[in-house]
Amino acid sequence: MHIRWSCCANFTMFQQSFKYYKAKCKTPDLSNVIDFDHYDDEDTGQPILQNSISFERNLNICKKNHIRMPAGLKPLNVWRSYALDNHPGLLVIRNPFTERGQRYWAARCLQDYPRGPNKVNLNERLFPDSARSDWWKELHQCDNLKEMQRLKVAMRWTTFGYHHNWDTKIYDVSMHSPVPDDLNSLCAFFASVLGFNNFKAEAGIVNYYPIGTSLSGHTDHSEPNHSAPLFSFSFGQTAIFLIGGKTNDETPTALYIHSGDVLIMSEESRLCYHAVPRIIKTQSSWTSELKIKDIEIEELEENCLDKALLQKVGDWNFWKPFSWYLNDSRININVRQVLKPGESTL
Ligand SMILES: O=C(O)CCC(=O)C(=O)O
Ligand SMILES: [Fe+2]
Repeated sequence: MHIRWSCCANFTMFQQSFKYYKAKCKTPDLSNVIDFDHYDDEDTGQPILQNSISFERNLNICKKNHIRMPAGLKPLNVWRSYALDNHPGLLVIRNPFTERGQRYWAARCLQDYPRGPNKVNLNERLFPDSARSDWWKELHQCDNLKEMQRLKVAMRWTTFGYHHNWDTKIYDVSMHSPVPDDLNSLCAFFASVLGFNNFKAEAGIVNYYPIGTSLSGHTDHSEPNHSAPLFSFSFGQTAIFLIGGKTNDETPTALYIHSGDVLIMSEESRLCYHAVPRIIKTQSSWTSELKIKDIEIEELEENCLDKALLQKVGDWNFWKPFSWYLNDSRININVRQVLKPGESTL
């Protein structure tokens, strides 16, 4: 006991939690991880207490029934959003996407976003230019299973908008590619529904997490604008997400982030420590054919979505490779505003 304690003493409270949930040798006890789904049916208007963490079901957004919904999202009156009392500004909307919507965004993250001029993490010494400029295509042209697996798990991030420089942690005006129109409009929709009226999607990171990978504790402070919220969309397998305080001395709260969940870090929580210590396989990824008449897609407000892709993701033959990827991976799209209001360049 003494030995264990003295070894932990070198780690901050945040790091201790991170190591606990990340542990590979022994599956951690997950009973303290907040699961918003436990309270699916409860709508008492009272704070909910789970493992001494209090959170509230936030009903404000459900009142705006008149808003026309973009394709791929469920109607506002069925959305459930949660706020944690001990982490002001942190909001979770529990999967507001339709299955087709989830498939659409996962497919965009796999086949389209990791292509030039967007940047990817794949190292030029380890991967050919063809993989660095179109990873998904290269992956499916691979005829060697071992090489295919190496390429699959090597993809960890792609960036667009102002590219995040992971070494200097400074955005550089010369490193910029367009933010995809569909993602821009998705963020604009969430921002307007939540009342963040002037939000601009200016930098995006898509994080790819094959099971067994993690993201260690950090704060996202590189953006000159710290007052705009950060939007985070997750698809595929479930993450344990840790949200801590402004310093890593505070013990973080652990939450499950499931496929389709939208997490918003605003106000006080915008600059708080957070991490993803573990990905847990919780779902077999949507193996069916999606039955929706073409006409229904025509009728939906598209909000810059690629209509052909929205259509195709319902087709099993097209969707199969994406399902194969998501079967043991999670994808997270992380979108920030970089510039302060009124500024037009860095
Ligand atoms: O994967 C996540 O949920 C978080 C990603 C993140 O924190 C980041 O990209 O800065
Ligand atoms: Fe982050």
